Amino acid sequence: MNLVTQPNDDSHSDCIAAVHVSRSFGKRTVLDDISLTVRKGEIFGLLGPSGSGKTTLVRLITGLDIPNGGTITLLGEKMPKLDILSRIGYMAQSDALYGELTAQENLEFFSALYGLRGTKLKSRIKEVAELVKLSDDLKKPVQLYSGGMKRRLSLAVALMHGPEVLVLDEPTVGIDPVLRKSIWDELDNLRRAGVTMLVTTHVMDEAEKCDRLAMIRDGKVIALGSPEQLKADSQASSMEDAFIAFRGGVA
Ligand SMILES: Nc1ncnc2c1ncn2[C@@H]1O[C@H](COP(=O)(O)OP(=O)(O)OP(=O)(O)O)[C@@H](O)[C@H]1O
Repeated sequence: MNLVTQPNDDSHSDCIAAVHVSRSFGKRTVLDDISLTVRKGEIFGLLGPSGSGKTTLVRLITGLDIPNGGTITLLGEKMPKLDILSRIGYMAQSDALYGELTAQENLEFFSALYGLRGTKLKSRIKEVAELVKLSDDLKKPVQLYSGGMKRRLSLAVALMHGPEVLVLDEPTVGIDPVLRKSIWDELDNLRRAGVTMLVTTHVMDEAEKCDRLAMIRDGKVIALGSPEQLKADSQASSMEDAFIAFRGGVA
């Protein structure tokens, strides 16, 4: 199954780079001198408690907001840049779906924005619905979907145009452990297909599944590395202990 449009240019091993990024709202500094890179083909996690600044950073990376300081580069282009949107898939924290439309109609509606139509659209819906295991529920109105099904449909919407980079803001929030596992299995499949992913989470066992991650606290990166590195560096046996050791758990 061809899940992803092949990149035009293979030269960027860094898909996303944030360099000295800061963002304030009024007098409140929400992101304070954030620097990190996401490499091509990896799942990179942003791990931090509620309010630590994850969504704010994701919005800057996708070009929905502009930093007060520093720069964001995505696929070699300085953000914000409208052209790049066709190469990324963004799944926001709350599902932006039309409840009165069926899942299929939602997929058709959002895909039209990317110019997908006709037989290409039909085959793409089939592929993506299989991937998120919604093939049997495509004709149901979304208002009859469970929370987990809506999350999976939002993931399907983000995947329709075969993005090279996926930015997923808490893709499993409010989802039971069984569905959570199946979404992570899907993310694994996408990684195998060559998709680069940036995933926010505050769940420690999800952080373990990332290739590398940044621990964020109060708008600052307090640690960055692979789960194994971070545990070794903090002499912790779990991600939770590592997070606490890096002062992530201390106010
Ligand atoms: N447009 C805005 N105006 C003012 N404050 C904002 C704005 N956007 C975000 N904030 C504040 O920035 C802080 C970080 O919010 P953000 O949503 O980035 O956190 P988060 O780590 O994604 O949290 P969660 O896990 O709960 O989604 C919060 O205190 C929030 O109230």
